[in-house]
Amino acid sequence: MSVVGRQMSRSHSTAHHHRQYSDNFIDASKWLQSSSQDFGYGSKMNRSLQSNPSTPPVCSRSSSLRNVGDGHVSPGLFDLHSFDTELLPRVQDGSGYEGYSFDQRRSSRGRSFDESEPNLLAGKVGSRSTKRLPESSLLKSFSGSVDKECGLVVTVINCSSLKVRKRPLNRKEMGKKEGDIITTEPNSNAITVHETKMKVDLTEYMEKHEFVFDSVLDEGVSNDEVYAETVQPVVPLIFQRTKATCFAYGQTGSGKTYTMQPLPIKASQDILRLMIHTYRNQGFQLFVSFFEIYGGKLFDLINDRKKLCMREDGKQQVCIVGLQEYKVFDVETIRELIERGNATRSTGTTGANEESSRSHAILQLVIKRSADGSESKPARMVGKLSFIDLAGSERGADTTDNDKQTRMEGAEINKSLLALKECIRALDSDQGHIPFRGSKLTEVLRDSFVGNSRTVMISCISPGSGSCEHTLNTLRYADRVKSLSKGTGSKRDLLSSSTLNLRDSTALLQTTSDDSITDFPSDKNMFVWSMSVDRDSSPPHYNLDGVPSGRSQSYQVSAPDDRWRNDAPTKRPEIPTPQPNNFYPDEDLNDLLMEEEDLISAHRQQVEETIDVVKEEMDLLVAADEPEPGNQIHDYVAKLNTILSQKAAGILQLQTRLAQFQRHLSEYNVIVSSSSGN
Ligand SMILES: Nc1ncnc2c1ncn2[C@@H]1O[C@H](COP(=O)(O)OP(=O)(O)OP(=O)(O)O)[C@@H](O)[C@H]1O
Repeated sequence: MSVVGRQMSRSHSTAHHHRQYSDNFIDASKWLQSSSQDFGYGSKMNRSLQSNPSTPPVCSRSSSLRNVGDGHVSPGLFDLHSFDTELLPRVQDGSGYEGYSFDQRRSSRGRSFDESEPNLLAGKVGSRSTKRLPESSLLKSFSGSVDKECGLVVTVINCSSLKVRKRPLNRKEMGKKEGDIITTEPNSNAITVHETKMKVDLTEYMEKHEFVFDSVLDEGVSNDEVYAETVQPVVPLIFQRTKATCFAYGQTGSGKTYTMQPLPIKASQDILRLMIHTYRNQGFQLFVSFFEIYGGKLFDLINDRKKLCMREDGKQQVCIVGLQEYKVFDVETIRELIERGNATRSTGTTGANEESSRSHAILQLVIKRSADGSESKPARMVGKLSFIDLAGSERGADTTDNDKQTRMEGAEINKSLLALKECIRALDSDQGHIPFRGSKLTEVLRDSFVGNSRTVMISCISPGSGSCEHTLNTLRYADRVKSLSKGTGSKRDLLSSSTLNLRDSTALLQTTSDDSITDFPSDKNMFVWSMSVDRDSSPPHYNLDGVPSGRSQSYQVSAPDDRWRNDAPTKRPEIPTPQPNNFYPDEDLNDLLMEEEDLISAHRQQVEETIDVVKEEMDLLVAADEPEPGNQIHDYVAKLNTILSQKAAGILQLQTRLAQFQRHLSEYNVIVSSSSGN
């Protein structure tokens, strides 16, 4: 698609532009939208048709109001969304939550600290403890490792949490009669993708791919609930010297921006609330900054797109020279700043999203405090919460009709998304080398990933059958990250886990409020806390059914109503015996290799079957002595040839992936043997 449909204009925006884009597995998003009482801003800006990617095009935006996420009218970026909001009519439940097929079971999720704080501070498990609330997002993977990249020893204590959010079918998908191919189970963290495939005899069958994540948020889950499941649990930690990062990834148009936009406002409400109540008179200050990375360059989104430079100081701390940080005291000001930033963000049009983010936008909420808690001395950073609205991505194959600039942007975006994935994978698997230098995005985020850090990844997926391949790619990537992280991924009942998580958060909050904040280093608290969530002793990447997460099963489509039924016997591989540290790097990698090898042999087998069928069919046609057997044979053979070449391409792709895995495995072995030599 050419870069058309860029629009906008907005009275008070001075400099703007827009861009859009595409990737292989992941994708990205944009910003702000409403929260329960609030705020819906956001806007992806269009870009003008400038060709220099380093000079983002100017855009403007519409100022009309739009009813956003939670049913509140808000100005801003989301006007643009109205062009591609083609979803089913919204059902308002009257509670202020948004949702499509809103599920009453969940109606108590998504409360803010307003409701929860008294309970938390009183040390009680409130009513929400019985719901799927604050999934403590902090799945263990508590690792101490060394970043050797710069010859510096850096402690890495990164906990990551993997969530999946499925959006409802949109009108476009319904217009194309695409079915919803994703099924979720109530109160479960499992998700299943039903892929339609074709046999060599051209009959259809379903392949079922099951994945298990920390939590699965289906189309009935509101933005409030998403906040409660993802960011809310980490908010108290930033008063404890933690740097937390939340980002969404997924196919373009899968809902990353929709998911990410409300989060910073909700988080700042809770931060301010904690500052006013729990940490009253302790000298904490809140600062906001908002910048974007576009074409490998940094621009200040709330300071007229001023170009910024990234530098590392002597301690390898990242500083963004020239970035304006605004000291804020109330949510209104934060909202205005974010809205201003969104208005100048780069967006454009991709094949899959008319208003796709073309830049990575990074909004940071920084808590500072001076050594003695007074305002007279310079304040130093205590903790930071970063929200990354990643640029949208499409696969190269989907971008053939994009213009040159869009494709160049796409390449840059893909590079940085890949680098981000690699860093998270390296952090979660305790690798000594974290490849931060892989892209500007990861360089900038370096200090959010080392030290006391938390990462919340939200995988956004589209439910339509037309997005099946993208959806599988997104989930497979998340599954890879998960399987390499320690001890995540067992299927479980979320009701009980939420209770536990809430208790963990409560304990932490109590500790923080009781402690004198003068003594920041809270490694002890962190450790106690992390140990308390380290409750899952089941092996990584196997659910309770013993089915490795992300593996597929095939079954025949018997009738439309039976579509999702799986009659095939469940493959039950042996569950490895849990090790004390609950981490199986070699087994994980070997498992991946085995998975890849299985796929390749499955494809080989299909090709062989196809050849047999071709031969049989030809024999039959000749034997039947049809009037014009030659033509029929010709057509049929052509059809089968097409299938053959598709299979051959599939094998080639899988072989390339296998080679990549083998390379990673040998690199990993080198690292392991060199560190065991030390
Ligand atoms: N959970 C949801 N409920 C309702 N509407 C949604 C949901 N998720 C996404 N949408 C709508 O789908 C459209 C695309 O979503 P969005 O712009 O967030 O995608 P994206 O992943 O950020 O795309 P890109 O990567 O191209 O920037 C928007 O109109 C948005 O309002």
